[in-house]
Amino acid sequence: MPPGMGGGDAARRRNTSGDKKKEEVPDGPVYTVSYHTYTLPLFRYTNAVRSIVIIDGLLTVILWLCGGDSEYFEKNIVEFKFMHSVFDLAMLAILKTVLLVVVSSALEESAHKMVDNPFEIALENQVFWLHVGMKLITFSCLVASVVKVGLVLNCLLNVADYEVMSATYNAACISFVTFTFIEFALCLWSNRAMRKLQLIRIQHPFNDMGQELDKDGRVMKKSPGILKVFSLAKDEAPLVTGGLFAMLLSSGSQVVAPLFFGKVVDAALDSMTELNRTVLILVGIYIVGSIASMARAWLFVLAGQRMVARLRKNLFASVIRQDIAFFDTNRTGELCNRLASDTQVLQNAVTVNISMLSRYILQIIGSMVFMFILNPSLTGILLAVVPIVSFSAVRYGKFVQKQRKEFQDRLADAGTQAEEALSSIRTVRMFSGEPKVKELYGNEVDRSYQVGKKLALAQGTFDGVIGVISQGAVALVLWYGGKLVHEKTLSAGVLTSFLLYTLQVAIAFALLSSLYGDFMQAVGASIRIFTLLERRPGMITDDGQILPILTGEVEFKHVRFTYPSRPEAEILKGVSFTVESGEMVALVGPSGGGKSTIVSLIERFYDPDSGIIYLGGHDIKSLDPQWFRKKIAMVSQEPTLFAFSIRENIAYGREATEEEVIEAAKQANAHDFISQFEEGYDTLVGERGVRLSGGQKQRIAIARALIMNPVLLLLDEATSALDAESEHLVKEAIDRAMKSRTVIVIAHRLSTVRNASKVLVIDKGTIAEMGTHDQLLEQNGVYKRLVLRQLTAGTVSSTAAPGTTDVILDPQAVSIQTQAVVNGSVVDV
Ligand SMILES: Nc1ncnc2c1ncn2[C@@H]1O[C@H](COP(=O)(O)OP(=O)(O)OP(=O)(O)O)[C@@H](O)[C@H]1O
Repeated sequence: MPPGMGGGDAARRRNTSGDKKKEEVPDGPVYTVSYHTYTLPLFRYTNAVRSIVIIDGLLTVILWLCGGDSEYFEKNIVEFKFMHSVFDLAMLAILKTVLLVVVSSALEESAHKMVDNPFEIALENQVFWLHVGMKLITFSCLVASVVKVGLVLNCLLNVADYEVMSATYNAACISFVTFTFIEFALCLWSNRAMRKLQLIRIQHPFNDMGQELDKDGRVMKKSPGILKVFSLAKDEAPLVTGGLFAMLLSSGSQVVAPLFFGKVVDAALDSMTELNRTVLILVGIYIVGSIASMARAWLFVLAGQRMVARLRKNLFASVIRQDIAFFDTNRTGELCNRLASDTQVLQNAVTVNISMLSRYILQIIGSMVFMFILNPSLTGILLAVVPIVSFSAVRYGKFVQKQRKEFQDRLADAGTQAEEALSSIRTVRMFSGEPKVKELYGNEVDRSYQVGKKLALAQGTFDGVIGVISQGAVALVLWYGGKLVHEKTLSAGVLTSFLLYTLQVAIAFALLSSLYGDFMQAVGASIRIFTLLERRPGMITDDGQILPILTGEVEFKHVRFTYPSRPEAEILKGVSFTVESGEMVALVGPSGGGKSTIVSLIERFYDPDSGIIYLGGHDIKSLDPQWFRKKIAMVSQEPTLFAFSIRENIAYGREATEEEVIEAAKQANAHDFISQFEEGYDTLVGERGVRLSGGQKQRIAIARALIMNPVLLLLDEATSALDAESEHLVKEAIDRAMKSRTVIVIAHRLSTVRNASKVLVIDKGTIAEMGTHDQLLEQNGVYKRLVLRQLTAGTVSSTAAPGTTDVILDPQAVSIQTQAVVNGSVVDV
């Protein structure tokens, strides 16, 4: 996991010693401990503060809610009286809870950052003000509550006609003062507590892949909890807090509305003035509720959009920094899927779903409280039904969730198939592969449809069962309530309110159960996302020396290498060679011998298993990879261009002026054809450069390499024949590019090997022969056989110098002849 990730419970940092240590496990695999991070104990100061303050907030609100009678909201809110209501304390408790939770979390995070950045003044100031903030919040709440309780006490003792508050209100006053006192005392202790906390971070070892290891060095199997998912939205805390406030208000209005609905019914039976008054209050509640709902939806959706935008950027950054070996084993389509759909699932979970969850829970609790106040016996009947609804909802929810996950997986498979077919559309078309890819994609879609069918049935059954149970509850309440109205022990208005509450609770329950599935889906998506986010590339990409000068000599010293994706086959078996500065060295050899692998190792796409590679006398592992890659350039047989303009493609490796771009294009024999395009250097080349010819693409790739002014040029000579004119222009450009720099070329042409200072024959992962073209011909070995095979294959280059025969050294040619012609003379094989 990268430093600083995880926050809160996982304030982490890399072990500054940075040492790699092999841990031997007697009966299991050996893992390399790459770095350590820290986590915090569960029982700690900040968690204590958070728990106490949440209990305090909940208790005050519950005591306030329990103290009302049927005139509850009118007396408490509409006609609020300081000495007779604790509505103010309840609101203060909510505000205090939110503030202290946010401030204490921020304090803990900043205090931990201070350990890693001990000299950062801004951080120190931030921590100071957060300490002050905690003390100020609790102190002002303490003052406010003591004043209130003091005044109430004074009334109780000295005012004769003071109407005593209900017992629960008194309890709310006492509990609020006591808790606030404890919280204030705790906050006074915050400085010492933070210092202690900084010392007791627990060390955890991690391996190269970002997996946590246990004390025996084994990978610990962990799935991210829902809390870790929410930690993704940490930066959106202000927006989410605002949204939660708006949600409290909108849920509150939804909870009290049915009460006034009932009152309207009763008022209609009473008098017109009463009816007008009650309807007005109801309209007021609806207006406040609607505005709050609007704010809630806006804030939550905004927070979600912000989070997902950041998450996508972080995830892409994490994927793009992985080593090339990672891309050998992970399919592009799958990675794109993570970026697009998994992040979307998480966006909903941490914002919209959490808003819905808290809304429904509040709605259920609030409605239940009001129902209890309205009629305890009717509520009792409903409470008996609730466990049945919850049980069935959870059971069915799990089943539906399983089906949904399988459906998502099948859909992702289909997406991968489509992506692969579309990205290789030319190959598909060339081999008339349309029916084949259609069938493959169709099969995947069919598989997802089969799961989709089951999902539809499961979802339908789920909705039906929940519907039957909740509507059954409504019918039961209607029957029993009707009986009470008939017996004149209940008013029609109260029954109306009660029925509306029952419906509200039933609907909230049904929707709540569907949320369970969404959260489980989010946990699944988050496992995949966190694995990617926390995956540390084997190669550290922002580490290493940057030197004032780097020369182009290359040395391989006993290099052995195996591709991580094919651990059973060693590809390079102890390769050693040197290339002097300014030399042109040709790599030749049979197909699969390891030529491209050598080039990939120089580019540091992979690190050797053993041995050292030097560039300019420095181990390339000691150089900053970003910097050193700018010092070398590669022109491959089939260069990939980006779907940008020609100018942007040429200047891809570095910022360049218009003149530099044109100069590079001229050097690469590309300026003339570019100028002939209507839009010149602004011409868009299409996906992977499809709008250009092979020769044009190669020349732009050469210009792209030249603009970097590399000390080392790596070339993979084209084997495919271009037309004569184009090939001549490419060859001329390459020859110019080779001048005055070190060049390593995977050679396919006789003319190239003839001009090379040294030819390395790579066969089966070793250097079979080494020397100049003439020396190697005399050796009568692999090289000579290779050359002669080629001559008989008869691929004669159109760019051969007059009087000579240039050939393409195709290592795949199979016919072996005993005699062949080299420059007009017959040579024995
Ligand atoms: N990314 C990879 N993952 C696993 N194995 C690989 C990978 N790339 C190449 N190989 C294997 O490594 C061996 C050497 O391949 P390499 O491409 O270096 O040969 P080459 O000499 O350049 O061949 P050619 O002349 O055909 O390009 C081959 O057996 C090949 O299958």
